[in-house]
Amino acid sequence: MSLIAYADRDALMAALAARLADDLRMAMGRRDRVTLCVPGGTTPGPIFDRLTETPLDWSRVDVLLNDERWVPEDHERSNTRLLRERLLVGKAADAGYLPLYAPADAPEDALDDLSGAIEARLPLDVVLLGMGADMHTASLFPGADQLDAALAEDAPVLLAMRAPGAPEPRITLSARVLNTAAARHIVITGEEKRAAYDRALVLSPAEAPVAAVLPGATVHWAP
Ligand SMILES: O=C1O[C@H](COP(=O)(O)O)[C@@H](O)[C@H](O)[C@H]1O
Repeated sequence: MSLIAYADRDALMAALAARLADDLRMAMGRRDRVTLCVPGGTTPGPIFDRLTETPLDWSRVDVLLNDERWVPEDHERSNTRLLRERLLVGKAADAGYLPLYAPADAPEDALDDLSGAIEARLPLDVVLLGMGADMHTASLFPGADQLDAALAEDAPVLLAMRAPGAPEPRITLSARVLNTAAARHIVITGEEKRAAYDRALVLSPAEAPVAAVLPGATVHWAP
């Protein structure tokens, strides 16, 4: 993996949005329809804002999340809500969307239905991931109940996940599926996450789940 350190967050967000757009254009040279798999949480909003202003044949792009919190789509913690408000608008309004949420009581109730549409689109083309200061990425949390299964070489496409650090049940793509993309990027900001990333470099994926997606990925960091 390689790490690009930017002078500030603005520079990171602008450069990474441009890089993702380039990766999507490259992928469109190989396939008719391409996928862009993105994180939720607090970090990627400014990247999404820039992508929505980027000229691209968005009608050939299908967007999906790395993971989702099992809350209704209008909930303030919904990653789907973030996508609908910040990415699937503007020039990107023509993009398709592959859901990671359905209105069911628990993620287990919807796993099969949601997995089918994603399985049909593998390998993924462009993946952007975030990372928490606890070294989780997507919803692959240290100590999570299904972490071993999500890190396995033969992991399913999607898993339900519950973790001590996560206030609600989650659904997440497995590391195997996240790693199918030819273009993979990880965005991290701040000194606390930079220290966590440095720790993850010498830990196993079971201890630091982000380590499972580092090989072959480009890490983009700004203070
Ligand atoms: O819960 C989540 O956390 C990570 C990191 O989020 P951030 O707020 O620290 O940027 C995010 O990548 C993931 O998609 C999200 O569900």
